[in-house]
Amino acid sequence: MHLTKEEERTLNGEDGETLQKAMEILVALGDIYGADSLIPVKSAQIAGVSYKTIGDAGLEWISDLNGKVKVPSILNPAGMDMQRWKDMGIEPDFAEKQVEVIKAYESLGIRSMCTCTPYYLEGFSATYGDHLAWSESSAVSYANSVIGARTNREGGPSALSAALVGKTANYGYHLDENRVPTVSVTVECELLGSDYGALGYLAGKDVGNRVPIFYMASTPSSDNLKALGAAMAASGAVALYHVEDITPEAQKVSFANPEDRIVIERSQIDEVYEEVIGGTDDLECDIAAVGCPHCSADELENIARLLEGKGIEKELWVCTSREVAEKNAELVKQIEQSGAKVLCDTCMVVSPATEGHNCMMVNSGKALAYVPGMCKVAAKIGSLEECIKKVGGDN
Ligand SMILES: C[C@@](O)(CCOP(=O)(O)O)CC(=O)O
Ligand code: SF4
Repeated sequence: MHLTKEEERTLNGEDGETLQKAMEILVALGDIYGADSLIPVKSAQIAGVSYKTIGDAGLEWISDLNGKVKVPSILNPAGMDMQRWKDMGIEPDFAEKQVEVIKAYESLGIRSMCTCTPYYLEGFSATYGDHLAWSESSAVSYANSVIGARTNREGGPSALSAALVGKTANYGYHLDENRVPTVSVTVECELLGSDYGALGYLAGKDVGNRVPIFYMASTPSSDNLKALGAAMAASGAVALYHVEDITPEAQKVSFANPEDRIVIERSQIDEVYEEVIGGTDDLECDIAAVGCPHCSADELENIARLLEGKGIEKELWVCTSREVAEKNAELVKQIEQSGAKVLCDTCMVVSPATEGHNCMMVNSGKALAYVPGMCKVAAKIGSLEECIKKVGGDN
């Protein structure tokens, strides 16, 4: 890979040990994947924040770094709401470690907002063609597919390295040739709300790590696309997809119809709603959680409308970013009047607080795929209305 004189200097350690380590990671990735050079990135989103997922080894690695990031950088969800962790039943020992993790990232100049939907936040908006170094898989999918920006599915360390250097290696989804669809997915039935997550859960398994182009009868909203992409990145490894006539790249570039074809029928989507993943069919859901990926303002509005005049008897979590919650304080208040909890900085998957429940109802195909393995709680997908009903909100 070609490096400029300045980059060589960093690699030789002349800008300090942290930047040298970061450059080594970027160069190693570039060499493995055949990158020609490093390219500047507009922003970085760094996974590996929840103390539940990174543990002491991760905390130690971050704490050993010195220096400041060169581009706007933001964090993935942590293991708890940084303000309301006691309400979540988080142990003080865990909270202490989680605070240490956030402080270590902050000292590198990273904004301590913890979210998988950075694209809703001021200073993190991305536009068509921007090069980014994002790591949370649903954020990567949204950036590439819904926005038409360009990012690989970075790991925590490589996103952090890109943030410190301000650049990433030019390979993978940064290049036109890797953005061409290689498999088509035809969905002729009408889809609504959580159907997009269920579809993504199914399609991801077949698509694997290819780039699909969808031919759909329905017209998805950006929230529907967020759910579809998140689920495909979880049940498969899809980092970029197109939807004919809908997503920006499919509108600008005339892609040929790929030879490999998948057709998904309504009956297959219906079957996803029947399954209890990681448990037996008779398990009763004792918690419902929505906001995977983190809720948009529109989603909060919809939830508030559905909860109006209702009382939640079991647990209902609504996960979002702190900035979106603060900007929509009235909606948050309305949602919480029902007994539901609006939790920021965290989610049902990366927080230890959901462990111990029997079964979680979710409206997300991604949460359906991850909750059983990462929380040891069975999961079932339902519409938003069903999630609310399941926890007593039908009174
Ligand atoms: C499951 C996921 O959304 C959250 C866990 O991420 P982290 O490594 O704890 O930041 C990660 C991902 O899908 O990229
Ligand atoms: S809410 Fe979902 S998409 Fe966001 S970090 Fe948690 S698991 Fe990932």
